[in-house]
Amino acid sequence: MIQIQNITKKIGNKMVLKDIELNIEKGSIFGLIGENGAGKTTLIKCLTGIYKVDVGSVKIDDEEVFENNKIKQKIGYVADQNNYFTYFKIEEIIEFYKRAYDKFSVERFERLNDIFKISKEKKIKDLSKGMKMQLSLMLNFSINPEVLILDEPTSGLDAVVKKKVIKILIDEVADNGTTVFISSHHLEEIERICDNIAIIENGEIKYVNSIENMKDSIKKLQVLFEEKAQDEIKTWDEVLCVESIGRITYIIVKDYSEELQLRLKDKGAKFIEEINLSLEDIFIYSVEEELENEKCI
Ligand SMILES: Nc1ncnc2c1ncn2[C@@H]1O[C@H](COP(=O)(O)OP(=O)(O)OP(=O)(O)O)[C@@H](O)[C@H]1O
Repeated sequence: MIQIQNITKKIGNKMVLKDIELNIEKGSIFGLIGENGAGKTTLIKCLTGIYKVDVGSVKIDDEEVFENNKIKQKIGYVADQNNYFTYFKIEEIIEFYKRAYDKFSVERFERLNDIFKISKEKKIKDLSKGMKMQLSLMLNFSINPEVLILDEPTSGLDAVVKKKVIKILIDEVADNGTTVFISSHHLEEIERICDNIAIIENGEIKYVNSIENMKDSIKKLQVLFEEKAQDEIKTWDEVLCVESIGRITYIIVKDYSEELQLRLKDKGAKFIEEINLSLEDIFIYSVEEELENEKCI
């Protein structure tokens, strides 16, 4: 459905995106995570056709997105900052959307506004940050998008509204088969709703996987060795980090297998317990590994 093929984007002198390749299946929810300044918003702006890429291509349904109004009709885009015409009333913005998007449904907007309850008489300048985000979500759900691209959609929302937004999003995918691309720093949320995730670091995709496979392959092991853990372990390819606290050694591994378990036993492991990691743990370990670029023991 969405094909991002080897894209590169430079802003000023900075190479912000480097050779990014991602494929997103129709009807799936894809999460993009990364540190501040990693390149998430820039990638999203290439995906929505706001930025022209320098190299590579961004396609939806096999058609280039940039300067393609037919494709842009299918895309809902909720930006991290919503700068609508400040002096317009919400009802005027709705009129604008009706003209701009063929499939905009006022009924859908009304149904959503039964949940969020924002007066259409209000001017944009009188809305709070969270209310502007709610408005942007309602408008973009109402265009009946085939692809919904969300940049930090729950930032600035209170816990109750956040829960409502997540429910609407999940229903949207289930009922209409919408494809969702979402960037967020709320990793618990991403872990709960996404089918697949990518980690972007310094403009490069460092890791792509399904949430299920990622959680199956990256594990924390709690190991009791007969004697002290051997330094050699940290040189193994699968080992991301080794940390000893008292007699217990904690080892973060990727591609955990029975063969690795046997190798650890060979090195004197008497007891090995697998601990599942959350996406947040995995993200922190992956960033720390990159920063330290060495494995501690
Ligand atoms: N218009 C711009 N002019 C100059 N540099 C820019 C511009 N937009 C982005 N950058 C730079 O590109 C890099 C990536 O920025 P981007 O906004 O894509 O990051 P991000 O991952 O969305 O960050 P955050 O999580 O903080 O929102 C940063 O180093 C940023 O300074």
